[in-house]
Amino acid sequence: MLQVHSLNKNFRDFRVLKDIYLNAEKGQIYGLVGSNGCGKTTLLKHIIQVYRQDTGEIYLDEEVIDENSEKIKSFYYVQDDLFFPQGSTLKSLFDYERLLYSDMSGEKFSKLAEFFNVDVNKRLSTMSKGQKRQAAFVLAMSANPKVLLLDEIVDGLDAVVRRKFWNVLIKEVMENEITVIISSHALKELDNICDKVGIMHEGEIIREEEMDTLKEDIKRVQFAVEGEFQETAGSAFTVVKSVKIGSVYFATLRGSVEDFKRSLEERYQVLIFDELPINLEEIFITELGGAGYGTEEYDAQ
Ligand SMILES: Nc1ncnc2c1ncn2[C@@H]1O[C@H](COP(=O)(O)OP(=O)(O)OP(=O)(O)O)[C@@H](O)[C@H]1O
Repeated sequence: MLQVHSLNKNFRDFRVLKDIYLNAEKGQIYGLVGSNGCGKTTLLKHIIQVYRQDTGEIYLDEEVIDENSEKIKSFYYVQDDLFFPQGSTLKSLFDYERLLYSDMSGEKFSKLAEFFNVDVNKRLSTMSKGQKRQAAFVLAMSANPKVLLLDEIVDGLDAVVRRKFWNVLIKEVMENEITVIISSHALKELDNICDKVGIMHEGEIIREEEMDTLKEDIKRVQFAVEGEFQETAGSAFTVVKSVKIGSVYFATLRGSVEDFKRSLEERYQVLIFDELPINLEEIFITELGGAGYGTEEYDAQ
């Protein structure tokens, strides 16, 4: 299990990470999601030991991880802004990284390069953004890491390649019990992929939860009633947000849908009532809205 325990970091007088706790299990895909500039990349760079925290610890299987740990050699980080040495090709990087990672597999490298149709002898500097990301991913998976940190990895990938990417990732995680932490804004895709989610805002993980538990907590409903609906709170539910489109209301709730429906029926004649599937994007907006993020309305006048 990978754990971050009470981690704090200041860049001069800017408190970028505030008492971070993160827990990711073996064989788990952990989605690290959050507002722009909230500290996701900075947190990943602490886990991989690019940055040193002011206070707090990082553990893998209860062993403290620092830049001298033997276990850090089984961590692999694919960064957001990819950098490759001048003149390098994927093959030359593979030959170099073979010296750093003891489990680097030539067989997996060839198989994945072929699967993603990456030319291993082409200079990386001449590749497109999406091709570079695929090349970086091929290299990362070939290293057979125990902990894989992926920062905005699907950014710039077309829909077909994204699907291939998720496919490989899921199979590799299942087969080799890798712990994956993936920072991304692609919430619709993470929704289908992640076992657990950490929602970050302004340097804090404001919520960490198994995906299934998150989805039990927040609900979406659509309904239509005779007359104008007025928001109300009940003892077993809270209406987080409601909007009216045509004659139908869409509401996000916390708590019991049944109690909300009962409270509607007590006050109105209910014409339509349906519970809708909830997705990570909706949960994200609700949780960050609760933290006061993105709640303001734009007035064009
Ligand atoms: N080396 C640094 N020195 C000072 N401030 C930094 C440094 N690196 C990052 N920051 C600041 O720390 C904050 C967090 O940045 P970070 O890149 O971790 O955010 P992020 O969550 O990955 O954002 P995004 O989703 O926009 O990529 C930002 O305000 C950024 O300006």
